[in-house]
Amino acid sequence: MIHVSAGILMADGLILLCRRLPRDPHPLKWEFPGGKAEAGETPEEALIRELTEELAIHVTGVNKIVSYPYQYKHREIITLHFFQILSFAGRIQNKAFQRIEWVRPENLRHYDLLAGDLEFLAWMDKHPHVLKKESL
Ligand SMILES: Nc1nc2c([nH]c(=O)n2[C@H]2C[C@H](O)[C@@H](COP(=O)(O)OP(=O)(O)OP(=O)(O)O)O2)c(=O)[nH]1
Repeated sequence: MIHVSAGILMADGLILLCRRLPRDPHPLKWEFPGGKAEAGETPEEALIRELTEELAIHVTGVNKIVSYPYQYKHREIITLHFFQILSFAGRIQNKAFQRIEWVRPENLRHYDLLAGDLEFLAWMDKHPHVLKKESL
């Protein structure tokens, strides 16, 4: 089973979105920072490693939000795990993306997000108080 962790970073009420590189799978799609867990890693450990690789920050506090399975066409089924990042050390730097952008939550739907993230947006609409707005 493939586990993928995605991190929700909020600052001043905005959420960080990241755009995949043109040469990556799902080129130029927007996503939350994160990625696949390696063998022996928990989803939380994978999240911490990926955010160091992608954004040069060291995550020190997370809150698990929701997990669900998703399957891209002709690909193995994955389990997506969404976490809110509550605290981190360092300054966010783009190490892995075409670009990154801080987005108002109500505008997330206007970005060309990975298909696997659309259920998360729907879930957040139904659970509007789950994200801690001024956590960072
Ligand atoms: N990082 C991230 N991945 C997501 C999100 N939503 C979503 O469906 N995914 C999927 C896309 C990919 O299938 C997988 C993340 O894989 P990855 O970024 O570690 O690796 P990749 O697809 O670039 O490379 P590969 O190993 O498939 O060749 O999870 C998201 O919000 N963030």
